Amino acid sequence: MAGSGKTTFMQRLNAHVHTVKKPSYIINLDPAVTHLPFDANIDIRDTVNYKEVMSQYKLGPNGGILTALNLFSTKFDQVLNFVDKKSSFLDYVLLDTPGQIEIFTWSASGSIITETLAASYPTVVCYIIDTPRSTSPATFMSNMLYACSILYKTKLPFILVFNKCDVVDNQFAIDWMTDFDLFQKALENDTSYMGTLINSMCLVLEEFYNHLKVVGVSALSGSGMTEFFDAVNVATKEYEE
Ligand SMILES: Nc1nc2c(ncn2[C@@H]2O[C@H](COP(=O)(O)OP(=O)(O)OP(=O)(O)O)[C@@H](O)[C@H]2O)c(=O)[nH]1
Repeated sequence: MAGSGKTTFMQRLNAHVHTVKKPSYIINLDPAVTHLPFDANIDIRDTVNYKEVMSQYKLGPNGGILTALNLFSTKFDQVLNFVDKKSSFLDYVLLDTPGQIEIFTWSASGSIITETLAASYPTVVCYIIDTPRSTSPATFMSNMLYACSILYKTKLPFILVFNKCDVVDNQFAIDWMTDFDLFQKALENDTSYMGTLINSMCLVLEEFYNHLKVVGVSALSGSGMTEFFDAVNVATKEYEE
């Protein structure tokens, strides 16, 4: 979700793969980003100017991002050609998505891009969560439902990345995901209709939790990166199977 730290996490991944000398390729899919704190090998902004798209098609910012991505996805085979040429030298291809993630996950372009990649390479979805902003059961559950919808849409191995663990540790989230009673206890103070709804939903999500890998990281301090790459290895095996 917006502000969860996707770009900072990408920056951290980039720093990590350089440190451990794992050759990687970086693709930026956010046409509206103003500052990229890492060098992208392929940048959507070199192909489409989203402000021009907005004025040409008389769109607002979200429509501009959506259309820019749609235009870019028509050329995604060329992106794949670049990746194919380098693939024997690469350990990872890292893709950063637009801040408005729903534009990516619910658009044709998002499906085209993920399916094209997943048809050729082990592809893993990392869903970045703002841990300090998910400490209330309602925001936690919104995040889980969102993640659940992306998992079932992409049907790809999935890692829940609890970011900003330098501020709040993600143990509370692991407890809530593994112990239904603990989550219910946290919900006790919420007597609104929302509380009742969330209560029934957490039972439904049990099956979803079973399909996830969960890691706690700090994109800022770099903690949790080894665990993250371990989870990527497990997810890669899952993809192959
Ligand atoms: N304390 C802390 N702050 C972080 C961490 N990761 C990111 N931030 C901060 O969170 C804010 C948002 O980070 P971004 O990387 O821009 O988030 P984003 O998800 O890419 O944002 P959008 O693309 O605008 O949705 C920035 O102020 C970051 O410095 C972290 O691990 N710890």
